Amino acid sequence: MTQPFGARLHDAMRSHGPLCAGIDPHRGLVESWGLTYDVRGLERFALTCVEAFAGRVAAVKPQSAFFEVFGSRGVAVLERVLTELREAGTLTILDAKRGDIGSTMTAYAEAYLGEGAVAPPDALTVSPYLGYESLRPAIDLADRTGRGLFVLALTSNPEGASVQHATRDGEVVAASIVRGAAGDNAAAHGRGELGSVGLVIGATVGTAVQDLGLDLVGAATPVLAPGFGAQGGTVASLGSTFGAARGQVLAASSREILAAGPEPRRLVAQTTRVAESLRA
Ligand SMILES: O=C(O)c1cc(=O)[nH]c(=O)n1[C@@H]1O[C@H](COP(=O)(O)O)[C@@H](O)[C@H]1O
Repeated sequence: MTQPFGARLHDAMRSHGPLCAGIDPHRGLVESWGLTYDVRGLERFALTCVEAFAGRVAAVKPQSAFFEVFGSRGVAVLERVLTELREAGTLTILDAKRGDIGSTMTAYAEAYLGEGAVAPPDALTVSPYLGYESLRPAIDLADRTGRGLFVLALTSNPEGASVQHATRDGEVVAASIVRGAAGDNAAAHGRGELGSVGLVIGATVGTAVQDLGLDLVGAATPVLAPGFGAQGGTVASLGSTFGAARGQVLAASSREILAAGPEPRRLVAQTTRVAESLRA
């Protein structure tokens, strides 16, 4: 791999605008496309998305759960999605929110980020709520293979604050996650580049970034901001939520784009419209 993930994401955001299109084939959406909710419907849905998104957005984020529902055949569809997007030159972020202890985290890291991974994404979402350092095997392996991570910091669901806004030893939990990512991105920051350890901060968190004093610019973290579109995040709210760090933010949207299917032409038009709104 030629460049680290942070640099590749920076280039993709500059070329296509800061949009990450989600592939979330849940039952309601699949059926609204006139497809049956089975592996064949899943495959048709997911490959239509690949066709519409490849080459048009900075990154694509398939949500693993919606493929896992169908067992090994669903996972095979997910692997095909990741492989086809890689071949098309579009970055992938697998949303699997993995997080575990020691040897188990090492196995998750090898499964998704290792040299021998079957269909590796360019980056993986991970949960630091077993402790930021529990992610060390994934952080180190991603660094060696040029891949990236997005670590949950402030999630878009209302329940998240009960853990993420809590304070321990005088430090807010989310701030400790930002501090961890800043340490791992320090070398990239020194070169004036984005690091490869990103954060997930919902587009819907309002003033929490400022209220909790999170220094995202200093941490040189790419920020994945789900909740753009269907959950209420807007171009204006991205500006007020992220302030000086707005240029690091990759807005993620699933339902708002996917609702335009199944007609490929309409899906492409909606993808382009949302990407343009963010680029502007
Ligand atoms: O990690 C994520 O992507 C994520 C984190 C978060 O805080 N909130 C959140 O909604 N997500 C994911 O982002 C997607 C949101 O989809 P829409 O609300 O349809 O745009 C889903 O796949 C969620 O699992």
